Amino acid sequence: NSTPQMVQSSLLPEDVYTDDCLTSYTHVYSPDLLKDQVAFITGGGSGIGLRIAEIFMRHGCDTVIASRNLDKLKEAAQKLTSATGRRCLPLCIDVRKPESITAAVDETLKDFGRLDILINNAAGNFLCPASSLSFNAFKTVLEIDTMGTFNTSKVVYEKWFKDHGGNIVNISATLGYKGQALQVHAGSAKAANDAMTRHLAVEWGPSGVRVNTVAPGPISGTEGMRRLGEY
Ligand SMILES: CC/C=C\C/C=C\C/C=C\C/C=C\C/C=C\C/C=C\C=C\C(=O)SCCNC(=O)CCNC(=O)[C@H](O)C(C)(C)COP(=O)(O)OP(=O)(O)OC[C@H]1O[C@@H](n2cnc3c(N)ncnc32)[C@H](O)[C@@H]1OP(=O)(O)O
Ligand SMILES: NC(=O)C1=CN([C@@H]2O[C@H](COP(=O)(O)OP(=O)(O)OC[C@H]3O[C@@H](n4cnc5c(N)ncnc54)[C@H](OP(=O)(O)O)[C@@H]3O)[C@@H](O)[C@H]2O)C=CC1
Repeated sequence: NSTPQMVQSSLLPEDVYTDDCLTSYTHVYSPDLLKDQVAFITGGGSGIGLRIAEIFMRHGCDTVIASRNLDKLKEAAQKLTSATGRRCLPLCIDVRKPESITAAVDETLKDFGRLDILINNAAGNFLCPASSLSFNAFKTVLEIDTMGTFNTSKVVYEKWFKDHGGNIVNISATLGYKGQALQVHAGSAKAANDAMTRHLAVEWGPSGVRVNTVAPGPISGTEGMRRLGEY
């Protein structure tokens, strides 16, 4: 009958369930691996995106964390900068609104003068059987996960990567590999993203753009854990 919190205190690493920065960090790669590079991380104010920002910054990278809730982003940016000594710029975007992404990428380039890495991490998800899922609910998740990934990739490519090269990493999921109950919306969206990754890698490779995908293990973020607890 352990609650997630009880499990955490006894067994799990300190970064599970919290959006606090690590109290200590052992570099696996050179601490200068990403020195003075700039990463744009959608959904970087919480969960997996925040942890990616932290690890990048611990390796010398400056970051932009971008999502809808600016207060949350500002708080996260402060924590990240005080833990790592690197710059973190919080910017408000909705990945469903290309004009908000354009404004944020313009702001990034004005502030940092370059952009090296895009992490497409923002996503929306909930557990729901297909028969109860409204048409709008399915569409909403596709719009955030799939169209949001395309929108952000396209803006960053047109504004910077086309002429300078860069790296795009799409955060996926294993949901669609075999089928998973209650997840037709997210599994479909991530499967489309996996195909998008391959198409863009072929089209943009000649411009020096690498496009890859990573699928975290199940329930590795804080919001996913909270929702699993609620279900
Ligand atoms: C969140 C984690 C979910 C699942 C993982 C947890 C447990 C899994 C357990 C078993 C599965 C086993 C393995 C899974 C393996 C891995 C998990 C894989 C992926 C995990 C992915 C994530 O964690 S993604 C990040 C999750 N975080 C968020 O979603 C934060 C952002 N979320 C949101 O903003 C909202 O939740 C949103 C996605 C709904 C978007 O919000 P908004 O644009 O404001 O949209 P709304 O207007 O509120 O809603 C739009 C329509 O959607 C309907 N809706 C909303 N919530 C639900 C719900 N809970 N159930 C059913 N339908 C819902 C809403 O009613 C609207 O439709 P209408 O027809 O009414 O208009
Ligand atoms: N947690 C897990 O177990 C797994 C997660 N993943 C993937 O990892 C990634 C991160 O998930 P996780 O850390 O758990 O989730 P979180 O809920 O912590 O992070 C999702 C982030 O996306 C942002 N976001 C949501 N909608 C939008 C939008 N329309 N525009 C811009 N930003 C948005 C949210 O910020 P805000 O509310 O401020 O907009 C939030 O910071 C996702 O791609 C998810 O699918 C994959 C497999 C397993």
